[in-house]
Amino acid sequence: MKFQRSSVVTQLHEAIKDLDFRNPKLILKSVFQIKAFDLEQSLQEVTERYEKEKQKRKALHNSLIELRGNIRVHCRIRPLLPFDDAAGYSQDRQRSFSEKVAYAADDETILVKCSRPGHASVNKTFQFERVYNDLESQDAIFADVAPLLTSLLDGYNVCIMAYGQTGSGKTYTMLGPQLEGNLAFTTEEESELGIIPRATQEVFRLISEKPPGSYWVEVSIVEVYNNEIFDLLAKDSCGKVFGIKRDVVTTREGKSDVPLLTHEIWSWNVRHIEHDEVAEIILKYYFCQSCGGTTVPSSPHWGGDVACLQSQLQLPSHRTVENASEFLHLVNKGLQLRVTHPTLVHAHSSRSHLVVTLTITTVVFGDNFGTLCEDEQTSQRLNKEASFTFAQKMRDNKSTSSSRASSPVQLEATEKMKQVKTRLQLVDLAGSECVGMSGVTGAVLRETSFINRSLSALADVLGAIAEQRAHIPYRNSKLTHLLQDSVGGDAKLLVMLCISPGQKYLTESMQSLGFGTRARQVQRGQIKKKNFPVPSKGK
Ligand SMILES: Nc1ncnc2c1ncn2[C@@H]1O[C@H](COP(=O)(O)OP(=O)(O)OP(=O)(O)O)[C@@H](O)[C@H]1O
Repeated sequence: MKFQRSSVVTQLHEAIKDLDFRNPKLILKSVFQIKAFDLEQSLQEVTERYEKEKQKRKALHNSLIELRGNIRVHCRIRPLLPFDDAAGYSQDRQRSFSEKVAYAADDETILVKCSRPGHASVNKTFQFERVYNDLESQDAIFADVAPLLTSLLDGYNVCIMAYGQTGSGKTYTMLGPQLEGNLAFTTEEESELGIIPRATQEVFRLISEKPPGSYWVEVSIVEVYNNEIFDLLAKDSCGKVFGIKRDVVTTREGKSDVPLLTHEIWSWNVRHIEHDEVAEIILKYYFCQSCGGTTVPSSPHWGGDVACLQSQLQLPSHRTVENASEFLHLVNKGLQLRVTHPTLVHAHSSRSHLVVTLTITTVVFGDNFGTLCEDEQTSQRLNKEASFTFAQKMRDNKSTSSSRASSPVQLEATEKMKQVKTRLQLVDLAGSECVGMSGVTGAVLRETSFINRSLSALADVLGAIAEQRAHIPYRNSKLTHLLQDSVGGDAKLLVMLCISPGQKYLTESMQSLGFGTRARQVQRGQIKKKNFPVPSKGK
């Protein structure tokens, strides 16, 4: 900066030397030029300083979010589109329905021009972690989402949820543009792909960078339609997918679970265990049949079948995914079953909430069982359970002398193969809608009422968490019950707020912005990371 200042002064001296003192107009012009140059320099300096401070502030803000367990909220304003071209005016007749009223003031602020009858128009602003203007691409959106996927592989659960009024761009943001008249997504334009296919691709890429021998991914797809949960990957006896109704329950540990849900084992990257590695495991966890349970590493008593143990240690057969298209194919199959109906607002309105879940299992061969668990108590309980199960297996084995020696060795060896599961939930919520505007009747009206009720249940849950109430009403709706673990605290949660920019949707946009503002204030406590066990030497 010092250097820049001195260079300005030097230039000033040079300019003064060259001045033609007989021509006052020229002198004035030169002085102004120098002043303008000086101001430009100062502006540049201030801008650079501002950018640096902004980065620092962002980093601090992110740390604070992590510590408090805040929900991150990003807000995307979609462009005005031909179907926004509506005839009519706002109540005060100041603005045409198709006029744009929502703008990104900067990358953290959205500005909405509000007009009410009898009042002067006012500009309202809302702050979020990130605001995208209508020109920002799918790439830009995903660039800010990608760090969460790194967290996923570091041991955090993650949930990304699109919220907004019907037609505001949730499905576009989460999946990509739909083919005309067909509920399917194309990969022809990779740059147009939404968060779900990109996130999947990124997860596979991140896994491929990890040391081999450790991961596999399961996928499930469900929709919540009229407060019922449907498994969109369930297959009939001919292998054709058909939506089957499932229920959501709370497990003994207080987590939500959908029993019998279909999981596609989508890929695994587990190295086949070599013969000598199996032998090493066997030697390490050797169970001697004749003496009833002593570990004798070098004993030749073991009569089990290495190949059999090897096959037990291998994980389910895999499909390798080269790009997002295969994954989209699977999602598309499920999506064919997702319910949509045309409304006056949106020709392909989704009538259900879509939840795509990727469960990543990390397998580690290790002795350090305790480090797997999130807290000391759970660790001790699991260690106790593990030793009890092993002792029981030894007794069982002793009493059934005819059983093959491989059995307990295999089980014990498998027990030393510990798993850590992390979960990525990608949610495309159905859009809130004003019944008068969408013009729905009959069955579609019923759907709308279910959609609106489940969304207000979601808002109630967030309200209860924000107020730290003793009872959080997760079970008031299947949607909140299903998303309980993500919303309630053990996941890094990002809400992608989608906004239609037109005057026509002002009321709904303000409602969504209010939801996003409240969501940002929710503090859920520091999100826990799942620790990975220390791998055994050589594994
Ligand atoms: N950023 C964008 N750029 C271009 N087109 C967009 C964008 N966002 C949305 N659209 C288009 O706007 C229309 C409505 O978007 P979309 O289907 O994503 O809405 P939605 O919020 O999912 O609606 P619903 O809740 O009714 O299902 C679609 O035709 C979509 O392609």
